[in-house]
Amino acid sequence: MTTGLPTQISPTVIPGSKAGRLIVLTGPSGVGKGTLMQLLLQRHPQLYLSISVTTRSPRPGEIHGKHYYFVSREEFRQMVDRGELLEWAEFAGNCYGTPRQPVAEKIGEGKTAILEIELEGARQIRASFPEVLRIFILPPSMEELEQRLRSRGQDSEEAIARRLRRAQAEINAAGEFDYKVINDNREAALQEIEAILFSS
Ligand SMILES: Nc1nc2c(ncn2[C@@H]2O[C@H](COP(=O)(O)OP(=O)(O)O)[C@@H](O)[C@H]2O)c(=O)[nH]1
Ligand SMILES: Nc1ncnc2c1ncn2[C@@H]1O[C@H](COP(=O)(O)OP(=O)(O)O)[C@@H](O)[C@H]1O
Repeated sequence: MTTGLPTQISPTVIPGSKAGRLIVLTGPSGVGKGTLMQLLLQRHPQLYLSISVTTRSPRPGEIHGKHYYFVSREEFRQMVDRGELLEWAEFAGNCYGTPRQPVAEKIGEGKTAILEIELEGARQIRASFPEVLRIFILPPSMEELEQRLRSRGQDSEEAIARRLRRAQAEINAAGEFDYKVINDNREAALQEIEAILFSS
């Protein structure tokens, strides 16, 4: 597993107490991260959810520039080489990375920026930005996780298998995070996330 070189968020971007907050949300594929983030942003449009760059192909309904920036491996490599990514990692055969500039701008404006990223990226962010608040989303069970991945109906059997193989390692790392939220009931999980964001 190759991972990106962590790059500092420019210190000029985070001026003292006016700075915004950086939140990382991690959890195994299929646990419900995207679902919960969509609901959270509907309720709290002032939050900024980072749009990642990926070499993965778009799923049906996914829009370039909205869900992801879909790029070739060569374009992705060039972004890494130019230091344009705050973090990046390979996951299930594709590359994923966080564009640094938009996050730096939002935090510089005093806003809360949320990165929905996998475990290796979360570790890189923690190394370069110790103030980050990190939330891990857990499934009620591995059986439920597999059920959700299958019911989503957007991944090949091979992709599902790769994601499930990685899921246990990610779940084993949940203790590294500041908060753990079990996504059993969507509304309950959302209220836990809201409590973490708005009362911590
Ligand atoms: N490190 C890193 N991981 C990302 C980024 N964007 C998405 N991911 C993670 O990559 C994994 C795969 O994402 P995706 O292909 O959308 O599949 P899904 O999680 O099954 O919906 C998930 O764990 C995402 O959280 C990113 O910019 N950086
Ligand atoms: N609390 C929940 N209970 C049952 N199904 C859920 C729940 N949260 C999400 N799902 C479903 O699980 C599937 C995976 O959710 P998704 O948000 O795509 O996960 P992730 O972004 O973590 O990969 C989707 O079909 C979604 O509707």
